[in-house]
Amino acid sequence: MSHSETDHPDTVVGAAGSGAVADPAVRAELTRLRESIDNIDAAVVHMLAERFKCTQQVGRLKAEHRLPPADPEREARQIARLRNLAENARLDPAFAEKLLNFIIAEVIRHHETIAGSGGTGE
Ligand SMILES: O=C(O)C(=O)C[C@]1(C(=O)O)C=C[C@@H](O)C=C1
Repeated sequence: MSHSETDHPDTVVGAAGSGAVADPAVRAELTRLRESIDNIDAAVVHMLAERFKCTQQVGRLKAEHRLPPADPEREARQIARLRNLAENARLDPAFAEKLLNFIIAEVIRHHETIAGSGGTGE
């Protein structure tokens, strides 16, 4: 796709639906909010990276001791806890549950890979 003048963020023409914001105060507010969103997204990435470092160690431990990759009882406790935290934080508990399940599914996939490689994770 080629870049025309109407694609430029400062362009006034065709603001609706183009992503362009004409009002400087609105643009400043949008930029301020987006900077916070970028910081939060960075924090999420760093927190997830730390979480996966922990779960990789759990995966090695489980593989070494011939434990199953998944622990549904632990997951049920985590989901109940996270739904409660979400409610208190005014976050949709169903979304919190979906997110946790998404992450755990990836962790279990990693655990299976580690177990399949002889428990070393190498
Ligand atoms: O706690 C464990 O046993 C893990 O393997 C970690 C974890 C998780 O990511 O929180 C992943 C898989 C299990 O089913 C439960 C929890």
